[in-house]
Amino acid sequence: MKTNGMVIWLTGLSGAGKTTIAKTLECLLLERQLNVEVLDGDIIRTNLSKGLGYTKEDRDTNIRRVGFVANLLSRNGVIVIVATISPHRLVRDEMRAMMHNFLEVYVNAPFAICESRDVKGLYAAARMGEVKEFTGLDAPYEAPLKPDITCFTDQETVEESVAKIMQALSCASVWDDSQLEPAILEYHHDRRSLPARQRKASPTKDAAYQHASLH
Ligand SMILES: Nc1ncnc2c1ncn2[C@@H]1O[C@H](COP(=O)(O)OS(=O)(=O)O)[C@@H](OP(=O)(O)O)[C@H]1O
Ligand SMILES: Nc1ncnc2c1ncn2[C@@H]1O[C@H](COP(=O)(O)OP(=O)(O)O)[C@@H](O)[C@H]1O
Repeated sequence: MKTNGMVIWLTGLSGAGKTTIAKTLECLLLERQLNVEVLDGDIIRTNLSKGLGYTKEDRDTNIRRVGFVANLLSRNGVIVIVATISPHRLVRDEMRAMMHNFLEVYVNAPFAICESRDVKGLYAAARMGEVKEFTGLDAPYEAPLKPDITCFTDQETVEESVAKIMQALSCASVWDDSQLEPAILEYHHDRRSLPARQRKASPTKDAAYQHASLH
């Protein structure tokens, strides 16, 4: 299906849920035969950004590289899902400024929750001093001030978090909505009782849409 390209930029602490949301969202979009690519921090760092570390300078270089690729893909009609910590506000804002269609998604979970998840054992290693400059511990994370969407992953299911993003994409007409299955909007808590057409007809009532700054 032909789509308007865009960049969905997931930012948040390690373990906040970026990869989980990115992969789930990717599956939903692929099922609908949309052009989609995921640029995940862990994978990017094994090839495109191989050799970079976690100093402020290296992280910013990493993010600018990811942004460069995301921009190339999105301007050719691909829906790009970026999943990187991207801890620095100024660089995220720089990315927004250079993209045509950009949606900043704050994958928000408190540090303590991320540490308790410790998906890769990095928090424990960082506490023991084996991993240096760990985000949220001895390296900063600057939370977005006005994200387009916030996913509170300590309070929402993965499906609820992903549905917020799907709703914003739908409202932004990233695809031809006539081909969109109403069922994918059913997770959206506030408007669950409305038929899909009605939801589309009154997008300004949608919190995700109100925050969306797609242009
Ligand atoms: N010091 C330190 N701080 C944070 N994260 C670390 C660190 N060392 C390794 N890792 C692993 O690297 C992943 C983050 O890479 P990113 O490219 O997303 O980071 S950044 O945006 O450049 O800050 C991150 O992946 P996620 O846990 O998926 O976020 C970690 O697995
Ligand atoms: N709403 C949610 N969205 C995303 N992940 C969630 C959510 N609720 C719980 N989780 C869990 O949090 C963990 C997040 O890990 P991961 O996606 O690897 O984080 P990150 O990529 O940000 O490091 C997973 O175990 C996932 O199942």
